[in-house]
Amino acid sequence: MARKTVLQLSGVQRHYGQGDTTLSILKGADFELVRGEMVALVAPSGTGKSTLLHLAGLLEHPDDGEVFIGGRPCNDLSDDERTAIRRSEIGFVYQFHHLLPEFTAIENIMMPQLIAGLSKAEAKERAAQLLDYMRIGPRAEHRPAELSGGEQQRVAIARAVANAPRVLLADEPTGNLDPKTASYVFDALEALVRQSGLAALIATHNHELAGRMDRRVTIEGGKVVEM
Ligand SMILES: Nc1ncnc2c1ncn2[C@@H]1O[C@H](COP(=O)(O)OP(=O)(O)OP(=O)(O)O)[C@@H](O)[C@H]1O
Repeated sequence: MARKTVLQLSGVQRHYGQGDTTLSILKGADFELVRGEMVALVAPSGTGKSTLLHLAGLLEHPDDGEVFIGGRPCNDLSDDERTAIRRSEIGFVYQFHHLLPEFTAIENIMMPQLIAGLSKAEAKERAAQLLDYMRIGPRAEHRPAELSGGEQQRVAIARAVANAPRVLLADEPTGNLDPKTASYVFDALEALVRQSGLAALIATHNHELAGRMDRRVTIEGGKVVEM
């Protein structure tokens, strides 16, 4: 597979005002993620992992620097354009699943596809494939409350990739699970990334899972550095 950069952060700065003082979280951070790659983001609490993921996912604007998705600079795009890129090219997984409680597993995975304009039949077929792929096919008609924590996270991962994004951003996706379940969920996530050529940036405090990824980076002095 040709080496293709899907996400790039260049000289990214992010500061938060706190009363009279300014908290500088990112101070010229550079980072690159290529297709097919899984990178662990491992850094102490409060150093800016979520901030970095929000910037990469176009949920926030950097104070300086640029974020490129698929080679396209995104800072100066309109909110509508950023939302369109976020919906079609970026998938998010959080520590808590954030599935819609009143919908079944398969409906939750269909939802982003219906928003993207697919027909109900197409969305359902893809959702069923993803559920099988995540080895939860038999749970398709269950609501989130009827699923275990590991199953809920596998549905959340399936939902995040339903529109075949280029980039998967995950913020502690297994942080809420016991070690055995975390490992099982990670197996499914890894298989999905390897099979689809997706690229993933995964914030985690779990060193065992971080060790299974292609690279590990941390945040030091407001910059992204290899570990
Ligand atoms: N909107 C905001 N306004 C002010 N300060 C903020 C804001 N968002 C984040 N911060 C601060 O920026 C720092 C980095 O936050 P961030 O959530 O990115 O850390 P993190 O590395 O993801 O931490 P954790 O591992 O605990 O989730 C923290 O000190 C936080 O308090």
